[in-house]
Order: sequence, then C-alpha cells, then structure tokens
Amino acid sequence: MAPKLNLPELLCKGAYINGQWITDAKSKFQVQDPATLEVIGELPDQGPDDIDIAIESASAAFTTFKKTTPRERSKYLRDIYNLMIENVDDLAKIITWENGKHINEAIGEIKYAASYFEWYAEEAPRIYGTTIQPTNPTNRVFTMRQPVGVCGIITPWNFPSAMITRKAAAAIAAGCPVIIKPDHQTPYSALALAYFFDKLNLPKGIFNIVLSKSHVPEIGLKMCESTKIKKISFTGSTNIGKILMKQSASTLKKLSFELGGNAPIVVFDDADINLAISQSIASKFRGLGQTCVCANRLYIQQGIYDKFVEKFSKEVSKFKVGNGFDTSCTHGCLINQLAIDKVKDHIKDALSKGAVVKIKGGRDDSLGPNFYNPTVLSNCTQDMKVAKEETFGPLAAIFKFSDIEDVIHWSNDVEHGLASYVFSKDINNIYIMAENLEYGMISCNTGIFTDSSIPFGGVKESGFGREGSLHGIDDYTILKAVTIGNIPQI
Ligand SMILES: NC(=O)c1ccc[n+]([C@@H]2O[C@H](COP(=O)([O-])OP(=O)(O)OC[C@H]3O[C@@H](n4cnc5c(N)ncnc54)[C@H](O)[C@@H]3O)[C@@H](O)[C@H]2O)c1
Ligand SMILES: O=CCCC(=O)O
Repeated sequence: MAPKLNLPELLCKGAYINGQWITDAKSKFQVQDPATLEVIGELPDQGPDDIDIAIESASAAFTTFKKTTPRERSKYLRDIYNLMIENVDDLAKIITWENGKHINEAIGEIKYAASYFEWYAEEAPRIYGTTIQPTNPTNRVFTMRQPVGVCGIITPWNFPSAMITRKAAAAIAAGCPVIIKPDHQTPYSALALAYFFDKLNLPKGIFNIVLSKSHVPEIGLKMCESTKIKKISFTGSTNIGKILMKQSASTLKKLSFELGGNAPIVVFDDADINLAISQSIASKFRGLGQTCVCANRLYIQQGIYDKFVEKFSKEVSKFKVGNGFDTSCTHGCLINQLAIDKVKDHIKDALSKGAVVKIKGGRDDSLGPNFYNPTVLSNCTQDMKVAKEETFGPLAAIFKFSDIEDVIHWSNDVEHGLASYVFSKDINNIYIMAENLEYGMISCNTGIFTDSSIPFGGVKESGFGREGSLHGIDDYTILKAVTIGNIPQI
C-alpha cells in the first residue's frame, strides 16, 4: 500500500536531465514494492541517446560551475542537507517502499545520506594545495586541486539514497557536475534528491539522473567511453566493476569503485561477549544482511564459542521479519528472488559440508515472496561457499578458531577486502589484527562504524578510492603542479 507522504510531489515521475523532468519515453519500466510486489509507478526506460543529452548538458554546465566559489557550492550542499532532514520521514518512506528495509533503518539511512552533504558543505572550502621546496633554487613550485570534470555515478539498490549522496556531495563540493544512474529497482530515492536540487535552483546540468532498466549495459558503456565524462564512480558488485574497468580503458578514465565485501568478525576469548553479540547482530543483520559491510563470517575463539553460539541464536530468534512499515517488526524483506536464491544456495552448501542448524529460518511465503527469516549455522568451515563469497542476506555463519595466526589467515583468504571487525579487550590483539587484516576498514569493538567522517573503501577486489572524510574529495579533483622557473636570485 502506498505510504502517505507529507510532500506527495517527492515521488517524481521522470528522469532529471539539464534541469528538466523527462517523463516521455519510447518505453517505461515499472518499479515494484518488494514487500507486496505492487507497482509503485512507471518511469522512462531511457537509452543511450538520453545519456548523450545528459553528457552534453553536464559538460556545458561544467564550464561555469568549475568557476563557482567553494562557498557557493557549500551553500547548495548545506541547503540540501537541511531539506533532507526536514523531510526525513517522507524520504525514509520512499526507501522502505521501494527497497523493503525497515522504516527505522530507512530513517537512519536518510540521516546518514544527508550527513554527506553536511560534511562536504564543510569540506568544500578546504580544498588545499601545497607549496614545495624545489631542487632547483631558481624554481618555485606549488600544487593546486581542480575539479576533474563531469562524473558518471552508478549506484546499487541497497542504499538508494546514501550511495548517491556519498559520491555526489564530494563531486559537487569539488565543482563537478554529476550524471547518476541509480538501480532500476530503487530510482525514486534518487529522484527525490533531484527534486530538492531543482527547488534549490542548482544550475542546470549539474545534478542529472538518467533512468534505465533495459539499456543499462549500453548506458554504462557510453559513460565509460565518453571523452566528456572524466570520472566514473561506481558502487555495486565486483563483476560489474570489472566490466566498467575494462570499458574505461579506452579513455583511461579516473575510476573509484566500491565493490563487494566478505567481512569477517573475529571475537577473542577476552572480548565483552554481550557487546560482541549485540554488535555482531547489528552488523550481520543490517538491511537483513544486504549491506556491503555486513558480517559474512563470524570467527569465534574456542573458549567462548559455545556460549556465543547459544546467546547469539537466542537473540536472533527474537527477530520479527515483516513489512518494513510495520513498526512491530524488527526487519523488512529482501530485495528480490535472486537474493533469496543466494542465501538458500549458501545454506545448502554449508549443510552438505557439516554445518549445524541453530536457527532454521527460511522463506516466509505467508508474508510475501521476498520475506526470509534469518538462519544461524554453527560449525562452519573454510571449504564452504559462505567462507569465500558474500552471501548478502540473512545467514549468520559461525566458525570456531583457536589461534590468532589461523584466524588472520582465514580472514584474509578471500578475494575481497572491504570491512572487518575485531572484538577484544586486549590492545595487543586489536593492534595485531588491525595491522594484519587485509581490509580497507577495521572496526574494533563495534559493529556499526560507517560515518561521513571516515574514509570508506576497500582493497583487493573490493575496489579502490575512498568516499567520505577529508580524503573523499581527492577522487573528484586533479592535482596540478605549477613550477615558476628562473626567479632572479638577489
Ligand atoms: N563497497 C560498497 O560501498 C558497496 C555498497 C553497496 C553495495 N555494494 C555491493 O553491491 C552489490 C549489490 O548490488 P547489486 O547486486 O545490485 O550490484 P550490481 O553491480 O548488479 O548493480 C549496481 C549498479 O550497477 C548497474 N549495472 C549493472 N550492470 C551494469 C553494466 N553492465 N554497466 C553499467 N552499470 C551496470 C546496476 O543497474 C546498478 O545501478 C554487492 O556486491 C555489494 O557488496 C558495495
Ligand atoms: O552497503 C554498503 C554501504 C554501507 C555503509 O555505508 O554503511
């Protein structure tokens, strides 16, 4: 059922290119509520020609936008932050409607998403160059940072607002126009951001949203091969990241990729066990397991293993999965059937290799086709699929370890390296783990660590580039070195 919005116009009806709402199209695609499969609405299914228009207009807009002062850009960012916070309930309802996550999580996402605009409103005036002591005594050298140019932004469905703001805020702060291609399953949250920028009279062509379901690969190719788009920022799966990287070779485009994860949580015997359990649950089941930083593997040291498994399972058995709008529930639904299939596949594989069921979980068709009660498995081992691949769903796989060397090896024995977690009261364990885990982010004694202030990003096949923090803006700028020679010596 459609949620009631205070501002019904926030549910926009078209793509947003060059300051225009585009509702006409040869064909349209439907967006469904994953909880009920009811149609939320229809939007233009755009193709390569539409992206051409977006590229031309963004490119034209760059010629003037790059000359705006950081303070001017900062004001847009501050104003959109305020608008998001003023309309947090509506924006959260849109997320729950199109993504299925629980409304409390959706409210959390909007505040988190808005915080990137606030952060980069403050960073925009702090883009610094350096002066350098040259080797040649008659030279003077300094650096300046300038906006890279038009940025193509491709985002997933799991954080329909925050994955856009994390990129767009830094890009706009630096002076770059953006062309955003959101996932076709969750486009309305992206369009709501365009609605606010439209109200703020952000210059035409700076914030563009193209929409597509049927022509995504062609649009991706156009973005990669365009000489007018100077950078692609992508959040999504590692497989698509690899395709975009290959396609971008022809233009040697600047890239930043936030790709899949496979986060280990390592709990040592000396950890505060109650804290470790509550935080492991918070990490594992955020978005019902559909976040790139969700714990995928829980490595528990042998001295507390049995107690951890029992208490963890008891807590998970209290979950109530249901429609994300139902505040008596704790968790919403999964995005689609493919998500359910992957969870089932990992469970089947683990059970065939000796995992023990602590909480059976499973599909709950009485609620709808995309509802899945969480599963907890103990006695998991390194030969299982869940040890190697990101489940991206509500399966908690618990492994036992005894030695720190083993758990470091197991944690690192994957292709990905995004988030990792350590629970211990021993500062030596914390240091050893932080220094030896091959991950872009190490979270100690907390399961929720992401924030606009930290550099978010991965290593290995989790990608490269950092978003958020003072570092996030670097990816949207180029560093120029200026040398002034033959300064007379007096
Ligand atoms: N590292 C991070 O910050 C982060 C954050 C959220 C999600 N993720 C990852 O994203 C994945 C989940 O999202 P998904 O399965 O929807 O990812 P996906 O890669 O299938 O889709 C992501 C986006 O890429 C687009 N896309 C798909 N094929 C494309 C192509 N050929 N050219 C251009 N664009 C294309 C999609 O339409 C969507 O907008 C998980 O692996 C998760 O870990 C990573
Ligand atoms: O899904 C990945 C993003 C999660 C976050 O930023 O907290």
